[in-house]
Amino acid sequence: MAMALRAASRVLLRAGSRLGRREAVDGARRFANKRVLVETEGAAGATRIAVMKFRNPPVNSLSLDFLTEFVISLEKLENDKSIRGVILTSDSLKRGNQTKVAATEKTEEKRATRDHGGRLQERPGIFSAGLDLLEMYGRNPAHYAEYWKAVQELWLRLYLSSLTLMSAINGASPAGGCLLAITCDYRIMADNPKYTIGLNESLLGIVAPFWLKDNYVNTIGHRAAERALQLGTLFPPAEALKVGVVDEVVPEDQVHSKTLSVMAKWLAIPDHSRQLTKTMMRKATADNLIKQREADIQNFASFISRDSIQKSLHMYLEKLKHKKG
Ligand SMILES: CCCCC/C=C\C/C=C\C=C\CC(=O)SCCNC(=O)CCNC(=O)[C@H](O)C(C)(C)COP(=O)(O)OP(=O)(O)OC[C@H]1O[C@@H](n2cnc3c(N)ncnc32)[C@H](O)[C@@H]1OP(=O)(O)O
Repeated sequence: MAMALRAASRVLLRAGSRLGRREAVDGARRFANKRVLVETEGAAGATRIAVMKFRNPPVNSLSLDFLTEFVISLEKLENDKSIRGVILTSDSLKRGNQTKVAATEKTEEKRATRDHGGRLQERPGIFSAGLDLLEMYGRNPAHYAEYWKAVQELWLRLYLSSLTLMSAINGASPAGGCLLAITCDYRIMADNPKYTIGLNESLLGIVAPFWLKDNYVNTIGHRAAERALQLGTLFPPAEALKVGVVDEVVPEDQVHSKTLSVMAKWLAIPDHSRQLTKTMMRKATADNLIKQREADIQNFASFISRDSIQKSLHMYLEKLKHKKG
């Protein structure tokens, strides 16, 4: 009887919610959009935490679709009163048998790495490659405006989230990838010198928006941010720790377990006092964007539409396409 009930409940859960698939797996629960997988841990009725795994092949770039799904998933977690903490991480794993499809093939599907069965795969070792360059190149101003609004929305939701947010940085994390991390309350990075993190916009010939700059200043201090932003520095783990972009560096296979144990410490603090403190620390920075959101959108759309900026992006994309290794 119990088995039949369990089977029936699995069938019902798998029938899907409005937002995506929902499954029951060994006491843990999960729901998934196409590009974000959310797994919750902990018993029903008790405090639970959620792990949001990015899976937007090939490099977890923040495309418009990804941003939309991310915000929907986050909102769902914010509305679930049993969830108090969320871990952001990449679903990208080291997998064997991958073949990189020829760079001459243009569509998003073809750009991705695939396994021998032809299924799309994440490239390994990438937390997020940041904003999707293809959303900012060769499109029209209306698209740029729509895209930027979605970028702002994600940042505001994360930066002001009442949840305890932690990032388990298991791969490269340039620009918008770093944005995701620095909105969190705590960052733990894998100790792999191939992974770097930072705001490298200046290397692409673009400029980080003021609110992201403010977030960076709040994280690493004014002088360090001034230098790192101008140089577009991407810090390997040890340097990221030294400058304060991340709070801890641990062996790669311990990133998840360490993040869980730090989360447990944070969740021991009463929510109301921690949340009020967080708001006190962050509200002014967020309000600065909220009061000039529309102007910031127009600024972005006209900046990114400039011929000189489009040319810089084109050159950067070509460089990426033709890079070795
Ligand atoms: C004055 C007014 C100011 C107002 C504000 C104005 C402007 C602000 C504007 C923008 C702010 C932007 C912030 C950003 O986030 S910009 C994005 C920055 N990201 C990067 O620089 C990362 C670039 N990527 C990499 O370094 C590597 O790809 C990476 C280390 C992530 C992975 O390396 P790997 O060798 O594994 O993989 P690749 O072969 O390089 O890449 C695979 C495939 O993916 C494409 N790609 C990579 N990154 C992106 C991306 N961010 N968006 C879209 N596509 C990406 C890459 O081109 C490859 O494609 P293909 O060759 O297979 O076709």
